Order: sequence, then C-alpha cells, then structure tokens
Amino acid sequence: MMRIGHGYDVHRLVEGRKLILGGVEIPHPFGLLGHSDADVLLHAICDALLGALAAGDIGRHFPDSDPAYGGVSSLKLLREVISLTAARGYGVQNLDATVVAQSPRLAPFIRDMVENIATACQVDVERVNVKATTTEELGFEGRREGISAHAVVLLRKNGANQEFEA
Ligand SMILES: Nc1ccn([C@@H]2O[C@H](COP(=O)(O)O)[C@@H](O)[C@H]2O)c(=O)n1
Ligand SMILES: C[C@@]1(CO)OP(=O)(O)OP(=O)(O)OC[C@H]1O
Repeated sequence: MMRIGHGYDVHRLVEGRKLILGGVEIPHPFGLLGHSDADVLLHAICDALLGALAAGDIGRHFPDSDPAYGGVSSLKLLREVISLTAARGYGVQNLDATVVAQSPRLAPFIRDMVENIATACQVDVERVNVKATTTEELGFEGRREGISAHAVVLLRKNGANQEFEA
C-alpha cells in the first residue's frame, strides 16, 4: 500500500541567524528565523511525511512553545518523524522537494542536502530529490524577505515491493 503526503513551510530571513537548509549550513549574511534552527526544507519534508501518515503536522508533534525544541536541529525532528513513519509500518518510496529562494545560489549545496535527507530517512540518495528556484524577484521570496519550501513524499508499506509497480 502507498500513501502520499504534501508539505509547505515558510520562514523569514533576518540578520544574525545561520542559514540552514537540508541540514547544511550555507554561508549567507541572513538566516531563517524560527524557534528551531528554522530549516524550512526539512520542515516541509516533515509535514509531507506526517501528511502521508494522516498524523497532523510538525507544530502538533514539536510545539514551538516547548523549550526542548529551542534551537533544535531539524534533522533531529526529521529522524523522529521517520521513527514514527517506521512505527506505523511505512518507509519512504521517494521524496521530492523545492526550495524557493531568490538568493543565495543553492545549487552547490544540493548534493549535501540530499545526502542528509536520505540518511535521516534511511534510504538511498536515489529516492531523494531537492530542487531550487527563484521567483524572478516576485513576491516575498523574490524580495528576499523569506524562503519557502514545498515537499511531496510517497510512502510504501514495509515489506511491499520497493520498485514502482504498474
Ligand atoms: N536559490 C536558487 C535558485 C535557483 N537555483 C538554480 O538556478 C536554476 C534557475 O533558477 P530559476 O529560478 O531562474 O528558474 C534552478 O533550476 C536552480 O538550479 C539555485 O541554485 N539557487
Ligand atoms: C519546528 C518548530 C519546533 O518548535 O519551530 P519553528 O522553527 O518555529 O518552525 P515552524 O515551521 O514555524 O513550526 C514548527 C515548530 O514546531
């Protein structure tokens, strides 16, 4: 059995914060604001996984009112969501995500993001794809006020054929 999930998140860009995307620290004069490390890409992926499980969203599992999550690495949150996914009997068939950022240029960091995500999800890198796009300077991302991310994930029941079936 397969289950599909979608995730979307936005964080504001500010001075004095690190920019962390997909668990990779990216040199940039601005970083994302949040209670956690504000890794907008991993948050979208967590929400896609939770959506596929019909298990709510990241804020329900890791409330931003809980000091335990202050400054937490979102890779830790992703690993916890994957533990829940495995406990429900599912694994990641494949995952695709898009980061919407006018700057910085993310292409040099995509491979490391994919490796971090694949490791946290306990799958081969071939099952994970991360893309980046600008908005041609339109909207809040285009004005560099924030970065957004979209993710979709397909889960398969453990024990099921791991290849695509017709
Ligand atoms: N922050 C970004 C945004 C985009 N890229 C790469 O550039 C390509 C073209 O982007 P457009 O928004 O002009 O379509 C895109 O496909 C990415 O490969 C990037 O590295 N970092
Ligand atoms: C990740 C959590 C964890 O405290 O905090 P934030 O970094 O603020 O991220 P957001 O996507 O706004 O909401 C989810 C929160 O639960």
